[in-house]
Amino acid sequence: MIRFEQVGKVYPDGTTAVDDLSFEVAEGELATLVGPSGCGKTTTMMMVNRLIEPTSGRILVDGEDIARVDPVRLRRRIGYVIQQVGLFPHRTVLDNTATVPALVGWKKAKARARAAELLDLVGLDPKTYGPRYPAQLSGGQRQRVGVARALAADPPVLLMDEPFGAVDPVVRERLQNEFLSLQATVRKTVLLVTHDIEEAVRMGDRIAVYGQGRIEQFDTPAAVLGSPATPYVAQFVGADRGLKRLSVTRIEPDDLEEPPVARLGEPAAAAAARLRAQGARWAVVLGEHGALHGWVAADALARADGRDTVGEPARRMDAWVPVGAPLKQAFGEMLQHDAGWVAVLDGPRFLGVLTPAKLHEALRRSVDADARGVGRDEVDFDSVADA
Ligand SMILES: Nc1ncnc2c1ncn2[C@@H]1O[C@H](COP(=O)(O)OP(=O)(O)OP(=O)(O)O)[C@@H](O)[C@H]1O
Repeated sequence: MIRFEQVGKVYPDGTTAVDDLSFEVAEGELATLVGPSGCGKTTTMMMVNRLIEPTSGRILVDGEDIARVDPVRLRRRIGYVIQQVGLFPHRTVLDNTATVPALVGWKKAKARARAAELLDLVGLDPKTYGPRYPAQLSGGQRQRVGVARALAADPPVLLMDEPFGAVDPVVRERLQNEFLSLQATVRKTVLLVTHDIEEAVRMGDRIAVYGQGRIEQFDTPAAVLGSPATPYVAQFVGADRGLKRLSVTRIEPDDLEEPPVARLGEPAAAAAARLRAQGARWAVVLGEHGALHGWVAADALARADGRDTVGEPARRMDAWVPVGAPLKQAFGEMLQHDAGWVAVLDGPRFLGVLTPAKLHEALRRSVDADARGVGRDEVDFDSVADA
């Protein structure tokens, strides 16, 4: 856990970088610090590993006042990922990753084994990439090595300063997603600095929105988007925060419609009769083990030859998302496949479908669930419906 108690930093030239900061990041929580250039995010972060010393207040890590901890020892408990990555150019990727374990006195073989494990975890095959030098990697791969290196000694705390800043938007989104699934397993206490509100919203369990040298709001992404605490925050998160909410609202089983289902191998006539009885115009078609195959229209089933199975008139459908995915992903799938619905799966199991109407409802649910209650008129639903 990281706790700031009335922390201030005035640089020797008189610049007040941060003033009276008090907030707490819980164990296993990922907090993003977001704000415009020069607002004090990096200063905040670098005070945690004592690369910068505060001029007032104190910072506790796991209940311990870090001013009393030897900075070198402190830094070994805190992973640090920066935009330029800072890999040693003349060391292999494997040795770069093993740096901290080696520093804290692990035997070479153990440090390397751990490094290989970490490279694997961040999606780099240690056999292929371990022996390479940093210059022989892409920007995104270097960034992953940076994350692997920071995690290698299994520090409870991770500081990340614009960790995905140096790569193009597509790679960036992939790295963000990879990091999130990694974080779901390793559950570090993370402070992540970014100037990008989209990134802050996507990554953070909570977001600290910085004004000049102070935090204007520290809350969940849904609350920051739904009820900005100050006009400054409202302006910073942008007028399209209704749309941004799509990224933070997750699909729940209750959001789904359960359309009629037909099995790939069942006789078309039987399925046609069932749909007719239900007054349904189409059905989702499931293949082996309940896996999504596609859909079939009721009239296509009715026209099918007596010997046909559902498979003959069925059409393929690839628009699906896992349950728990953000609404934005479902919306993206609908647009990409030009579909009126997306299937929602739990592992391979078909749960139901999300339609635009249900998507809209889910968005309202998220607004209603907002602890502090948000006026509906504050969220621009029309821009969602029109988009
Ligand atoms: N060594 C220093 N001496 C004097 N002022 C400094 C020093 N380092 C930073 N500052 C100032 O402190 C303020 C906060 O800087 P900081 O780097 O923490 O901001 P930031 O939010 O991380 O900005 P950016 O997003 O541009 O990196 C800025 O006004 C900056 O100019």
